[in-house]
Formats: sequence, structure tokens, C-alpha cells
Amino acid sequence: MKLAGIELRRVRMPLVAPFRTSFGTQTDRDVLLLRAVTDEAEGWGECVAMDDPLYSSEYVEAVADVLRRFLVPALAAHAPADATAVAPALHPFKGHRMAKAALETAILDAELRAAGRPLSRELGAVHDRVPCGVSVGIMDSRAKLLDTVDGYLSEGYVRIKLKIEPGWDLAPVRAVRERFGDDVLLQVDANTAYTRADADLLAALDPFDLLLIEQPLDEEDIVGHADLSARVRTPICLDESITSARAAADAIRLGACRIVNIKPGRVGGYLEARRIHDLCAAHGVPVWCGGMLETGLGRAANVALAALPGFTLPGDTSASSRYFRTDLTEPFVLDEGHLAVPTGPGIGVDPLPEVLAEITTSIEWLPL
Ligand SMILES: O=C(O)CCC(=O)N[C@@H](C(=O)O)c1ccccc1
Repeated sequence: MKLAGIELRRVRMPLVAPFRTSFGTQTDRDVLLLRAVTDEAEGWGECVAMDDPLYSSEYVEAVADVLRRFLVPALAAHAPADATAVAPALHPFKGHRMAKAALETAILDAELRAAGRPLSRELGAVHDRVPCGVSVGIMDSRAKLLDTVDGYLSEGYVRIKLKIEPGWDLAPVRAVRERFGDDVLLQVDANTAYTRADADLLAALDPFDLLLIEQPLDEEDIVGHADLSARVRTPICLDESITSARAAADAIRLGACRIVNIKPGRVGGYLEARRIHDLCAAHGVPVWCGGMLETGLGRAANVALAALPGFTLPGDTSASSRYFRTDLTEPFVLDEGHLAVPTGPGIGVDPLPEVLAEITTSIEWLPL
């Protein structure tokens, strides 16, 4: 397969409602899409970087810059024969995992479309549908929170994740438990908002029988998470800290986490995501697929990944309507709390041309 070039396409999609986390509130998504053009097929990669470096150090403008100046020229020099050669070609450049992930994914999608192979089969999926959780932002009131959770449970979501931060943690968790009972699968996500001094506060969540507490401490504080794991009964799950299979191995060995949230964009792509899945399975560590408010393109690939055997916890693979009134692809629709794994070649979905044209804000062609 010969790569002719990469199209960088920025699209802007409004969210159906503001989404508030411990690091800010989002009202729309400014997404960078990559389209890999080869002599045999084209492929799509969605970059999960946000507008600003608040979830991680990457942000959309920086991704476009590093692709334009370093990563795409490196591919021109190395002429990777297939997607497995992309990461080695990009290895000299430090970090920028979200940029690398989008590039590898676009090339992997093109390769698989040319071969007529679904991404799910390529990765080792064993399910044809996956159970779906939903992420609930920080709200202005407990009443609004309970109405929102009620709506999602009515839609069929099988697991609720509450965003928390200091001042919005015990009370919303208690309110959800009191209103919906102990059987609802419930977890919380702090996005690094707490410190080691908050151990007793986080331990106060133990009576609520949560599935996990996600990323309570700073992404670099692995030892802090290990100390916390010894004081808090609820399993600690890491997200921002797990940037690679090596990072996962170290965190598990140090006892910093008992569960891992795998996000392909955070770790450099779906091939590294599979390596993390395999490593966690070898250690008996459950994994689930995180989300970054992806359009249907990234959502399709995440659902394929979530169908691997080690993904034993519902992920943030919600329906398109959780975030978008109109998705970029045919919408993902919840069916009895599950999403069907795409069966077409590659990621198995395509942008709807009229939607893509409408939401595109810029196009840039990077020839090889
Ligand atoms: O369902 C989704 O796609 C979003 C799930 C979610 O809560 N993502 C969080 C996270 O920290 O995991 C996030 C939100 C906004 C930006 C980055 C990350």
C-alpha cells in the first residue's frame, strides 16, 4: 500500500448540552480528522485532542503542527508498508500520542478497507455488541443530576459514571444511590482533581459500593495512587496516567490501580491499546473503553476495541445522541443498553458527505 498523503480536516460539532468536568466545561467539539489517501483505499482517524491542554498536554492546534512539521514528513521518509510500521517510524518524536494515534488509525483504516477486514476482527474482538455506560457531568444541582441520570437509565445505559471534584463528590453519589438504589452500576471520575491529602474523603466513598474511582490524583502521581489504593477499598482505575503499555505495567506492579480505562487516542493508537488490553488480561486487571466525546468515526473504532475479551466493564461508548444532535456518521443507537460492533471493512463507518461538508471549518492537504 502506497500512502499519497494525509488530509487534515477540522470540524466543529455543537454538544447537545454543556459537559462539565473538573477541568472545565465544553459546549462543542473542535475535532481534527485525518483522512489517509493511499493507492488502494482511504482511511479515517479521529484525533481526541481537545481545544486546550486541560485533559492532557496535547491540543488541536499543536496536533496539526506536529503532524505538518514532523510526523507526516517522517512517514514520507520511512514509507511505512502498513500500519504496524507507523509507530516505529514516529518513535524518534517524543510524546504527541494523540497525534500519532490519529495518524496510525487513518492508515490502519485504509489498510483494512483495502483488505476488506473489519477493525474488530483485526484487534481480536469476541463480541458483536458491547454494553454501554454513560458519563454524567458535574451539574448545578442534585435535582438536575438525578433527572439526568433518570433519563440515561431510562434510555437503557447499563452503567453510570459521575464526574466529581472537591465539593461535588459524596453528596451527588449519595443522592444517586438513595434515588436509584444499590443495584445501579455506578463509578466516579475525578480527572486528577484530588490530592494525597484527600485520602480520607475518597475513602468515605467506600460505603456506596462504587465499581471504581477513576484518576483521583495527578497523572504523574503513581506512588500516590498506590498509597491511596491501600487506604481506599473501592478499586482505583487510572486514565490519564496510562499513556502506554509500559505505564500500565508499572502502575499495576506498583499497585496504583486495579482497573484500567483504555483510550486509544491517549496511548498512541489501537495497536498500543490492544497491547495494554493483553497486558492487563495477563495480570487479571479488568479494562474498559474510555471516551473523548468522539464523533461516529472514533466511536466506531472504540466499539470495535470494546468487543475484546478483557473489556469486562461497560465503557464510555455511549450512543451518538449522548453528545450530538446530528452525528458525522449514521448515528450509533443504543439497543437494550448495547451498541452493535460495526461489521464493515476498517472502522466500518463513513462520514455522511453532507454533514461533513456542513461542519468542516478547514481542510489542509499534506502530501508525502
Ligand atoms: O463519553 C465520552 O465520550 C466522554 C467520556 C468522558 O467522561 N470523558 C472524559 C474523561 O475524562 O474520560 C473527558 C471529557 C472531556 C474531555 C476529555 C475527557
